[in-house]
Amino acid sequence: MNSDNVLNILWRGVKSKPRKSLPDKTTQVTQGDEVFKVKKEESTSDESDVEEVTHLQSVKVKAEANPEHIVGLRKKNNITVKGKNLPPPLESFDELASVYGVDENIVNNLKSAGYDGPTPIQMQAIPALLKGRQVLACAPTGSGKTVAFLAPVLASLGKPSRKGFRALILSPTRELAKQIFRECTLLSAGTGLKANYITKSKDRAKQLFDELIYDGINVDVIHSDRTQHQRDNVVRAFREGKIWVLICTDIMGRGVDFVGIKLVVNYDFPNSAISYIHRIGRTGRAGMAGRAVTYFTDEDKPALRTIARVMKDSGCPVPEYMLSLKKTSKRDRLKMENTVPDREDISTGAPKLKRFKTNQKLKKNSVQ
Ligand SMILES: Nc1ncnc2c1ncn2[C@@H]1O[C@H](COP(=O)(O)OP(=O)(O)OP(=O)(O)O)[C@@H](O)[C@H]1O
Repeated sequence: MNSDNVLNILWRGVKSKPRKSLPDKTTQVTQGDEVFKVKKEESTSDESDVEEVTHLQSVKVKAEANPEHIVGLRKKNNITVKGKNLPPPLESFDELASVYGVDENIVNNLKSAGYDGPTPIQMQAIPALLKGRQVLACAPTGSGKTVAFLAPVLASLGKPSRKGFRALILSPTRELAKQIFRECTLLSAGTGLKANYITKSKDRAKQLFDELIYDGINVDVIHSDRTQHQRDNVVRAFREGKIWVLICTDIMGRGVDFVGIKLVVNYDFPNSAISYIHRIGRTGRAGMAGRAVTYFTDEDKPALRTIARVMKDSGCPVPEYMLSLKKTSKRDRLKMENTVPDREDISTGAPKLKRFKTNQKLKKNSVQ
């Protein structure tokens, strides 16, 4: 079933007023690499759908919110906001219940997931969403954006109901959808993971897998040619530490949360700064340390300057020559983002091992 079909089914029977354009009265807050846009509250009829969702609107707003304290709080947590009458940042998950009337169960679940307090994106996005505001938010990878939207969604759903679809979360891959579902049912952290190799295409992922498995490395791969069942098994084995090295493509890796990844290897050079940020964001999650290694060839030079700039801005030492490389035109950049460079196959000429033989070999290795 394609996405149009899914959306048609989900929208069946749903009345919606057409918007003439996307929210035009957004306010924007930027801080470092964070952007936070919140739609201004309006009383136009277009906003009636927003009002329906906000059964929490009547709850008391955080008492005596001292403006200086709020400004200081945002500054300390690197939160930048734009918009009028924004609720103050959440200082603890307890405030969800005491200030916003959120079900205590949700608060307890957050705590039992090991979350001591809200991350900066959660501090500001959660109260804004609970107040029924439309939010466009941006925060670094691994900073807890999933909880930032899930907690308000769960809170606004209140009690279970058989009234069909009441919330819709779109995700680019099944892996990410499952992860969001897992977080929905309170996820537990993964352990003992080593490395995440990212390639540009599934063919390259398969080739790299064939090479690494030949070296007896405890490795597996996810790409779109594998069945969903196989992909699920690989992800689970990686989370459980049974697989130490995971190979995936850009799209398969995006958004996937493996807490313990210490190293990301960009085996193929990312073709945009966004891709680079998403890839390296698989490590160093939830405040942990992580390293990323990026390989490049002469063919990657047009994109090198952009990535080097991102690295420099985030405080990494970068050789000067990379920053002074010729700037690529927007047209060429877009072209690069949409093409896979023709590279030599990844091969040392090793004979290909069949998967079942490989597994036997690994079993044997682990017994010894
Ligand atoms: N308040 C919190 N305290 C501690 N850990 C948290 C908190 N909220 C979320 N986490 C953990 O942080 C990790 C990253 O969260 P999440 O996957 O939501 O990040 P993200 O911002 O969506 O990342 P990406 O942009 O890469 O998809 C997860 O392991 C999650 O369980």
